[in-house]
Amino acid sequence: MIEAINVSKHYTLKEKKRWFRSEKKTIEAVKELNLSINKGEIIGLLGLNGAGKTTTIKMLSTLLKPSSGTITVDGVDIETNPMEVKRKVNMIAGGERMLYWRLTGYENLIYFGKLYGLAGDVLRNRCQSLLENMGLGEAAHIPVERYSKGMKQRLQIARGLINDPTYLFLDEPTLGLDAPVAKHLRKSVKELAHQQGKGILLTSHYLEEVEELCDKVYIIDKGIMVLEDTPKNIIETFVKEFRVTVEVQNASTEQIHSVQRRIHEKGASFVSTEAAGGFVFEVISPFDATPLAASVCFELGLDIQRLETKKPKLEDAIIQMSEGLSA
Ligand SMILES: Nc1ncnc2c1ncn2[C@@H]1O[C@H](COP(=O)(O)OP(=O)(O)OP(=O)(O)O)[C@@H](O)[C@H]1O
Repeated sequence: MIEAINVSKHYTLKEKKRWFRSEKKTIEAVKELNLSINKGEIIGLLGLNGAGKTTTIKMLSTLLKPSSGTITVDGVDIETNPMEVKRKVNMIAGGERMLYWRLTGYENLIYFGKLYGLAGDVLRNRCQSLLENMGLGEAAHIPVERYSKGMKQRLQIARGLINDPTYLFLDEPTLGLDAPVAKHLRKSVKELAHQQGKGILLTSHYLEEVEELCDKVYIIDKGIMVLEDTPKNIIETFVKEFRVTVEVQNASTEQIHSVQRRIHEKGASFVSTEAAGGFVFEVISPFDATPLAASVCFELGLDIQRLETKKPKLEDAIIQMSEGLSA
């Protein structure tokens, strides 16, 4: 397990003032953060721009020293034994950073593997099998500058796996990728956690991705942890509005009035819109009104053409939550 206890990070900047004078300014990027990542688990780290996500990932992956607090990886303190920790962690960033474009995919992996002390047949075999697993077997000896975005991102994953880390940090892994490539990448992330037992920490601005992948989500705001829960619980806590759309055919005005009255009686709102050849209405309620809408139509003998429930999403919950934070 990776465990961060009361971890803070501040940056000190020199700000230029008039007449060649400068003043020191301290930015508290992360304040007394507590979090844990278990093996086999995918954790999401969310927050607005500047919330402190990258700083957190850099500290957890030994790239940055915390100003205070402790971080342990499987019980090993990252400050007292950074080399042992480095062997167990790796980071994959979205976009096209962290690769050498003039080198081939294979040469890139050989280079990064050597940084982890790998050599000889072990290194060569690992590079080859990672390239094949990522579907880059045939492109192994082509310079990276000729790779597509998706291929570069797959090579980034191979690079992040070169030391066979127990824990992986993914910073915006699907940034700028086409939908099918991003989908393939999400599948790989799930396999890494759920089949290979790696602990994964993920940051992403795509909340659908976070909802699909993450077992648990941490939300930070201005460096402070404000929430830790499963996506499902976050949605249930913050989304208090369900919407069901129903389309019926051959409904009389009287029948529609009856539907409206019954829906109001149950504490839900009713919004109607005329549609060509039918009648469409929306039920808005603090509970899932799908069974209510269906049973009311059924009792009144209405012919349902369409019944759609808008499932509340993590995105809706985060919007509700951030409105509360800024209020
Ligand atoms: N090297 C640095 N020197 C000074 N301040 C920094 C440095 N890196 C980050 N900061 C500041 O620390 C705060 C947190 O930044 P950080 O990059 O960790 O946030 P983030 O949540 O990753 O943001 P984004 O989503 O925009 O990448 C911001 O106010 C940022 O300006």
